[in-house]
Amino acid sequence: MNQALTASELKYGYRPSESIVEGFNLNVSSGEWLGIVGPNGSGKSTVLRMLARLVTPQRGTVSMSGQNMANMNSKAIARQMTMLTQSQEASLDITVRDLVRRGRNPHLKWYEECRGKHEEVVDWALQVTSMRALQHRSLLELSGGERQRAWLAMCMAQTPCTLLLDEPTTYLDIAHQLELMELIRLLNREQGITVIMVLHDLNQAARYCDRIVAMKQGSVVREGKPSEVFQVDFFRDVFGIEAKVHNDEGVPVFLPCGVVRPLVHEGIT
Ligand SMILES: Nc1ncnc2c1ncn2[C@@H]1O[C@H](COP(=O)(O)OP(=O)(O)OP(=O)(O)O)[C@@H](O)[C@H]1O
Repeated sequence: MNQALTASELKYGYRPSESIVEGFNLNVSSGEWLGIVGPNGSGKSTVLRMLARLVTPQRGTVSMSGQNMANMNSKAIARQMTMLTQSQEASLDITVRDLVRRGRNPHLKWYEECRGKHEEVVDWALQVTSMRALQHRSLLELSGGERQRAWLAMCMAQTPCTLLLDEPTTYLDIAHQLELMELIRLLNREQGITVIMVLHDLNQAARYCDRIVAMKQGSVVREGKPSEVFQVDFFRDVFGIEAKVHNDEGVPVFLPCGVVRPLVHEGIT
């Protein structure tokens, strides 16, 4: 299978002497759905930002379809890759359709307007995300779940090969979480979009992802199919919790039972 994205030996720190991510390697195949999991502060979002070239690795390289992203211009990257985060700009007073049109910018020349075939792509993006009925509403008039779908529609209008998502379901209720996950599954399975998603809900990760990469303190500590990764010792070693793991028709389902050692704030015991 073709490699959609390859990261080798990534390093990043926000301050000169620190290393938040160190020796990070990743290969993602075209059409794969990869989940990145790990405790708070383990570097998941930092990795995602390096994959999207929102921050530049201090060491190592990220390649997209075999091309070093450091040598690509931003528009070329945006034609192939897009990122949805947990809380997009909430105070934007524009219609859903105008937001989705922005997704066409990487495909337009500086003098071109979003018309003709570009408007057809906008229609398609609204259709596939079930946002047609809301296209003339302002973003300010949408619920959290609808707004997240509107941003996803904008991402789709970019017609990306790869979709990066950073905890996209954080502020959604359980029904809207599942709705978004099902929609992403549809885009992954039917449009062949490669999905790389950071998520905290490990049961959802187990249910939807083809492969899991688990991070701890800036490095990959486990990697494999959900059923290979989500085992009792994983929850103990990576999250410091005792858990029971059940098998639901091949999908691991975990039940947290307690912390191995109490999580205390630094200096407080
Ligand atoms: N802009 C920043 N400036 C300084 N330090 C940062 C910045 N962003 C993140 N950090 C630090 O880098 C570390 C890793 O953060 P990151 O957001 O990548 O972790 P994460 O695994 O995504 O965490 P979470 O699960 O809590 O979202 C944390 O200790 C965090 O405090």
